[in-house]
Amino acid sequence: MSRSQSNRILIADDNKDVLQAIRLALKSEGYQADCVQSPADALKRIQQNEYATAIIDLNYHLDTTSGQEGIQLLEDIREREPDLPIVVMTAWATIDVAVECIKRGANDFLQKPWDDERLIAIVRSQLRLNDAQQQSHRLREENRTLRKNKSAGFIAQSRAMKPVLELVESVADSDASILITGENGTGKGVIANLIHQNSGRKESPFISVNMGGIPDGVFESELFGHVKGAFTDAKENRIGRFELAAGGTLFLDEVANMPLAQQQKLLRALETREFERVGSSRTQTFDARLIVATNANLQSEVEQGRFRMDLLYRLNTISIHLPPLRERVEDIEPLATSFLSRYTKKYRKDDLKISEKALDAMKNYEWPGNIRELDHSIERAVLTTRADEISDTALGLQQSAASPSSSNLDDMSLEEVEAYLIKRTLSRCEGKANEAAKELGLSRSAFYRRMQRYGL
Ligand SMILES: Nc1ncnc2c1ncn2[C@@H]1O[C@H](COP(=O)(O)OP(=O)(O)OP(=O)(O)O)[C@@H](O)[C@H]1O
Repeated sequence: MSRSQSNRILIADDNKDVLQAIRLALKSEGYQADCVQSPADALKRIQQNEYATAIIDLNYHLDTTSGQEGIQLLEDIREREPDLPIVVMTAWATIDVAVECIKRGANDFLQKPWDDERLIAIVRSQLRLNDAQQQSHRLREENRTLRKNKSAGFIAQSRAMKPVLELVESVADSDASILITGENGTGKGVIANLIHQNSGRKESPFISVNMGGIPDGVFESELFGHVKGAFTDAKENRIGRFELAAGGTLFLDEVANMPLAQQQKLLRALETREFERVGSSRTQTFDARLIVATNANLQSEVEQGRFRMDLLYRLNTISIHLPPLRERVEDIEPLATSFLSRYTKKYRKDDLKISEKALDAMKNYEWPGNIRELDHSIERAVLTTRADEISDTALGLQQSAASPSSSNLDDMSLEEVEAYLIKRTLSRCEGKANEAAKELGLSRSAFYRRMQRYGL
């Protein structure tokens, strides 16, 4: 549960009567109060629960009035929970103490004896402020996370896509986990999004994570979040993808590329539907629809000991396979037209057309990088064409479709040769990036970086 949804308030004071009185005042307003009598207990509770606000006294022993214990507690709470609203109270309120507390991170100040109305007003305004803060924090994270939706409309007119669309329609509104398979660039991300948009969760976030590129060291923090101070670089609290996806859909792309140790951690969270931010002992419930995608054959990955069978069973309640673009030839022209219209607008080349010859070349091409490759090839052609028609050569397909002849190779730049080799290897490995990387002697992440660079 996020803080903004919590109505739980922590009160710390050594005096039982004070605790009881505040508890009752808050209860009458619908808040649940947890009372503690010492700073140590306050910190313990904060580790265990999600509070909306903490109201803390400054002095915890009858013979002290310096406020030092309270100020220390204030700092200790701030250290652990940078965003938690903290209201400080004391009977010895002076302007100096109040200023000191605010400087050290208190959000407001309440003087004893207090007036219930003022107490409630302070709590309400802190909650409102905190809600707004959390909301903007969440939005920032979401914006960072959501992939840029470049799609100029979803296109699937071919016969090969018909069963896919029917399946999407029939399963979208269930909560079942879905496994989407298909070569790179066939639109697995687009289909995952389409399922989300057609589900009851569409008003909540669609959060996408590329599981192929997460280094081991940050895996848990990326997925489950972390609390400030959990490790050296954890300068702030971080909301993980599991938490961001609350109420919505979590899309895990390239699941076959996760190392076994990461698979184990993911499986645990999916089985229990519970997780904790790194450095926190507070357990949160995972409430998202799960969609995963891969270009590998997970069954054979399991047989070769590279993918956990129990994880596969957890993920593949329903499987959807996306055919490669070369088996969806009827989709090539509408896709090309839609990309053309996007890029002619973007680069202000309104009258540009695609020549018949270029269309034929596209229909006869293998498209190892599928729709993504088509997209990039049209963008490149729009940018480089000076005439009013895109020619077949402007698409840059020849050197990647067939083997370049040696004279051809002489004319190519190092980058072009690299792109060619990557495409050819991908095509030979039926789009399986893992295998292609191995064949070329590249690490998984180095291979992905190059695929990205060449728009594959
Ligand atoms: N049916 C479609 N209509 C229009 N555009 C599409 C369609 N399918 C895919 N695209 C476009 O093709 C590109 C690749 O799609 P997407 O990223 O979903 O593929 P993918 O299979 O998830 O790729 P990868 O395996 O590399 O993650 C995107 O720019 C997407 O907008």
